[in-house]
Amino acid sequence: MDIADDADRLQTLLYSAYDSDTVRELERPLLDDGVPLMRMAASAAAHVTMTLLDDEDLAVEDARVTLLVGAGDNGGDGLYAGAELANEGAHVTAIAVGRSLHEEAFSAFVHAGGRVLALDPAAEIPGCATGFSAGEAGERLQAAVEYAQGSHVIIDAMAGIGVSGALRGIAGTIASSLGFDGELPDKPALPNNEPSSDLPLVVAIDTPSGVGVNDGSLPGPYIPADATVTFGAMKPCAMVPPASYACGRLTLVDFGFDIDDCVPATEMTDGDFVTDSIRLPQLSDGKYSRGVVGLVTGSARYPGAAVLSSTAAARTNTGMVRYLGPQRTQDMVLSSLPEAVIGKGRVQSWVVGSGVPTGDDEAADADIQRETIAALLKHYALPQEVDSEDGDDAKHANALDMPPIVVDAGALDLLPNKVPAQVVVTPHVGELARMLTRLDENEVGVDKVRAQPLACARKLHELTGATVLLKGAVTMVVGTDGKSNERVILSGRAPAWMSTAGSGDVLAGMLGALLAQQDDMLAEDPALVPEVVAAGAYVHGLAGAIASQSEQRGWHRPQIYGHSKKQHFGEIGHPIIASDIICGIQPAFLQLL
Ligand SMILES: NC(=O)C1=CN([C@@H]2O[C@H](COP(=O)(O)OP(=O)(O)OC[C@H]3O[C@@H](n4cnc5c(N)ncnc54)[C@H](O)[C@@H]3O)[C@@H](O)[C@H]2O)[C@@H](O)CC1
Ligand SMILES: Nc1ncnc2c1ncn2[C@@H]1O[C@H](COP(=O)(O)OP(=O)(O)O)[C@@H](O)[C@H]1O
Repeated sequence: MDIADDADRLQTLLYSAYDSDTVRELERPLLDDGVPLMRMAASAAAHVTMTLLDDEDLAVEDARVTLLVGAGDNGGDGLYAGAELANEGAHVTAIAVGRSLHEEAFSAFVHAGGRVLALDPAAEIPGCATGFSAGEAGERLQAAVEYAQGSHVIIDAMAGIGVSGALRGIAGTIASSLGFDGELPDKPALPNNEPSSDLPLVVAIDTPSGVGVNDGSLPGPYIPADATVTFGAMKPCAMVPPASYACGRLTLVDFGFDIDDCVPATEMTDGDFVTDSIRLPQLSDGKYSRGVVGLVTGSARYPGAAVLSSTAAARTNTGMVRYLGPQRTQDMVLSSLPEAVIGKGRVQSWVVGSGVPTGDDEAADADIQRETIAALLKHYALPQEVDSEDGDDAKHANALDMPPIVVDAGALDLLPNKVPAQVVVTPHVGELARMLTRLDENEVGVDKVRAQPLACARKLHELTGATVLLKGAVTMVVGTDGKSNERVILSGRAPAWMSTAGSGDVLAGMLGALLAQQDDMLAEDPALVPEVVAAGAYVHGLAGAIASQSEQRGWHRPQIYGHSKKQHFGEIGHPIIASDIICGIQPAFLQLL
């Protein structure tokens, strides 16, 4: 297909991920037509490896390459890639972690001069010793790990989309010896996903072996990659943390999949997507039609959040901000934002809870903000047993007619059990763990949410019906597509400098503003809520990137193999405070519009 005619499809491929079943369906017609996908995949992987070697000033003829190879097609890709590297003069040794190897790829590899070491005594691999003792098996495993550690490059082709659960057996032991077991490496967030200069460099074939391909989890042992070469389309693990952090730089090999009728499992926001959520002012506009945001934020205990959330809302393209709170926070809001209007009135969206004590806080009992929020949230409660499509029930209809509301921080424990989709909850991992524990009646720890953030965000959406925005370096939004299906949209624009006190208060205000300016559109189609909310996370991230002058971000789009220019090394930037993010909002709009 011609790239110029194919630009939209490529753009979709760069920002969408498809689950493994969908990828298998997409590759089927091509395989039936005899397209040599495995050879194409392997050739790209070999080329990416050579580019990495070149970046390290290592001649391919001097390179020691360890291939970790499984028995499936992922191993086949690895062996063909190893054969290409061996043909270029590299010293390539394949460590077979399974009992067999992809037959044709194995013979191509051996033909090119590659060597094979089998680790499983029960392996049946032509020319390889088998039936060795348990003691020798242990020695071979130890030797394989040492050999891999001493190589220049490890190509990880143990398992790709065919993995089931955590890596077990020899593959699991190799991965935990060379990599990590379920937890993330502790390393600084650098711009542009620069590969570490530590050797060996790791190139993952299709996916790092052992990551949760469809949910981005880290169920057990895996080896973090410096580069992942992925085939046909991205799988969710290339986008969804924590697995996405284990992929390093992504290269996508375009096989020409026909994705027209395919629903992505996850989508990533980009600047173009975001502009659809920004309402441009119209000639006929007045302040009310541009959107009024009502905020019940800040408290006697945490007054600063009132200023941050209301100022951020006011700066995010809205007509007016109304603020409700105790005298002290009112005074503070007015002195920073004289444009704010104090007291009740009509609003097109609400923002509640930022800087308000939680129920566990000793300041909670007497807190007037909690009382106001609790009374407001009662209007959003749906009857528990009624299907949310049923419009007959008066309470149900009333809840559906309420304006969109952002429920943050101290208001999260006041959320009714069942709410409509225009209720947007914005927990961080700790808050999500507490919400799930309360609603699911099972203890859910923060570690579980860290290991399986998407699954946990999905669970909260499923339990409550709310649109869930889970904050982090990659912010995840789980909502509805309006046809009773789930929609997952991610934003990976934020630099890690944004993990600073008050940054979430700024986000809550910005979300309220974007929801208020789109209230007509959202009333017609509540399925747009996740889009607007993900756009809010993106603008927040972009504002922080501008404020910190940082090119670091939570996610980098892949390079399309054969089409992309070499990436440049960006700036790490500098620390910021939450108020700086607010200063970045105007330049962010300038950049987007
Ligand atoms: N998507 C595409 O368009 C293409 C896919 N191809 C490759 O084919 C791969 C899929 O191949 P397969 O379906 O053969 O599957 P894989 O090769 O990804 O995985 C199966 C292998 O992993 C082992 N395994 C599975 N779960 C395990 C666990 N928990 N612990 C230890 N070992 C485990 C199995 O024993 C088997 O050896 C893709 O990832 C990709 O690399 C390419 O050949 C070309 C085209
Ligand atoms: N490592 C990170 N990289 C980028 N952004 C981050 C990171 N950690 C947190 N953030 C962002 O910073 C904000 C923090 O919000 P929150 O935890 O509610 O802080 P606070 O309650 O102090 O306002 C969120 O928008 C989150 O997405």
